[in-house]
Amino acid sequence: MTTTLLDETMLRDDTARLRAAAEFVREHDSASLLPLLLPGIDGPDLRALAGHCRFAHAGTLLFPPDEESLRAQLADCGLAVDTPPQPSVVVRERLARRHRREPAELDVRILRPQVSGAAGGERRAVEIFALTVPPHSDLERIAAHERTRGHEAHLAFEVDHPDPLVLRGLCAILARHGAHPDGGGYNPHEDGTVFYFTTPADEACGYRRLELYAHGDHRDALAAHLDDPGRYSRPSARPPAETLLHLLTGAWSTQALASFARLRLPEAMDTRTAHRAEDLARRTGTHPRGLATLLRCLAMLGAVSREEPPREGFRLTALGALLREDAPASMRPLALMYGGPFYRSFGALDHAVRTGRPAFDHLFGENHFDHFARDPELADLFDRSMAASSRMFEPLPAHPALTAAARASAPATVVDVAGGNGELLRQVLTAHPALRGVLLERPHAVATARRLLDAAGCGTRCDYRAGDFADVPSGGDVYVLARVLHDWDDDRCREILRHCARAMPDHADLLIVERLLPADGSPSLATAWDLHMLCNVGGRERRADHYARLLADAGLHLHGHTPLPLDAHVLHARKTPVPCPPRT
Ligand SMILES: C[S@@+](CC[C@H](N)C(=O)[O-])C[C@H]1O[C@@H](n2cnc3c(N)ncnc32)[C@H](O)[C@@H]1O
Repeated sequence: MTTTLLDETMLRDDTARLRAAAEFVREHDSASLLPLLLPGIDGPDLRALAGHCRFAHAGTLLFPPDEESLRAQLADCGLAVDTPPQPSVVVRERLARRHRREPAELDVRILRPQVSGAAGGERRAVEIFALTVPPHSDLERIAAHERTRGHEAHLAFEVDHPDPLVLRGLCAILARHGAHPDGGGYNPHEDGTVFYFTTPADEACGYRRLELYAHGDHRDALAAHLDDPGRYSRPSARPPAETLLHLLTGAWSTQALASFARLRLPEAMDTRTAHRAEDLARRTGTHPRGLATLLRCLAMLGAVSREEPPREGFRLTALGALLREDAPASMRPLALMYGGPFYRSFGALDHAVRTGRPAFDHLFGENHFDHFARDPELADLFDRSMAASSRMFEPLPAHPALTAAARASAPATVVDVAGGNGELLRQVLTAHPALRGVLLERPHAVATARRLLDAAGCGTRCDYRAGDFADVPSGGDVYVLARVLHDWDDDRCREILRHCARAMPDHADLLIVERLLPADGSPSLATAWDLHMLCNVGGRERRADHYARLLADAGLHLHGHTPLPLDAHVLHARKTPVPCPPRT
């Protein structure tokens, strides 16, 4: 079987992930972990969880090409297994559902090499789910997706004496501290039941999923845990009328969160102390009963948690804290945007569906870019709301097109077309001191980007062009179009891509950041954004093959795409149909 350099790199990355998981298990115990996963938990809730749940393992999903490679990875990390691998049921089915495959096509095995705690006493394990991915098989796509998302990385706690009452009580405590049910299942091979949660974990923790593992068949408790439909996930087991009620009240959730942000309540609260609604009302100039009603609803949404006596009141959760203005990558601007101008235009969605033209333009009398550009406060809010999801750019500096440009002997230039507030260029230039940047934007946005790049110390390596897509500067080495094409219809996209193609030297790369509509209709945030684009912007989300056709019309070739955080992808295009040899 032939393996490529890329296969070997992936294998090394998987081994590094396995080693990190083993170290994590060695260094932590229940008492130190629970407050990391559930910030702010203490007192009786912490004692109840720590008393019933023992930290058992950190879980990770690996993609060895065969059994021999898996054995070598384990040996590399000093891990040994003394029991044969068991077939996985739960993770195999989760993967099958996520990737629309038949479970039988996915050979997922579970191994649990033991690891001793740092204090030497407690025996814990690393739980390895191994999906065999032979080189060049079509499972490589699944592996690439899962490696980026890390959906299956989790921390597991074993429930010592599980009974229905204990399990329901533990699930309730976890929910009270911001943990959301996220699947689970019964594995008859092991006679064990797992309950998965996503938690508001501290960044420092590195894990966001928690698993409660109970020996035995606890499918009754599991049924209650699983009955929780996400807005964009598949229909739940609830009766249809109940599901529909949940969906129809979605706009109330948007407004509850937006109102929370507009009234600056997150800034008035903190994640460690509970506030009584009356005290908070006095401090924020709100009505005590009105505020208590809002907070109870926000507790259901997970933005605050409701504390029982003696600390009665409401505490900000990690999710709610993202709405504070000073939070890193604050999502407050998005709350104001989705609960403000875009909320109003969604009220006129019928117009967009009837005519195919944006409801926003119909309501406000002009295109959203022009509308925001005329109002400095709205323009600033728009820039900040784009920055709220700039976490999707984090892996970009490591893209091979950028690392190759950074290694080139002559200084290379990255041209960010419609680069917004300059955040993407900031991340790229900070990671690669050898690169120069050019940012093309409309005049008001150039000023904002200049401030951001100057403040980051990259200003001296950056040029700015205030202009239009027709002014894409020539002579760059890597061109970037991030979240631009989805704003426009196909004809305008072809035009923009032709401007880029004209400016690009033959050796140049084009990186396009967008959300991709799934080819198979599986649930995705891109599908919701597609509707947002229709209603508010006049653009659309597209599938990868749709982008390939638009690129081809402009004389460019799509070379592939890789996933980014927040459901985004980076598409890589060039003028030549086959990759050029690296620049020297
Ligand atoms: C959705 S934002 C994306 C910004 C940035 N690339 C990012 O990902 O954060 C689209 C950008 O296109 C810019 N834009 C709109 N029309 C343009 C035009 N005719 N020429 C150049 N830029 C334009 C807007 O100012 C806006 O910043």
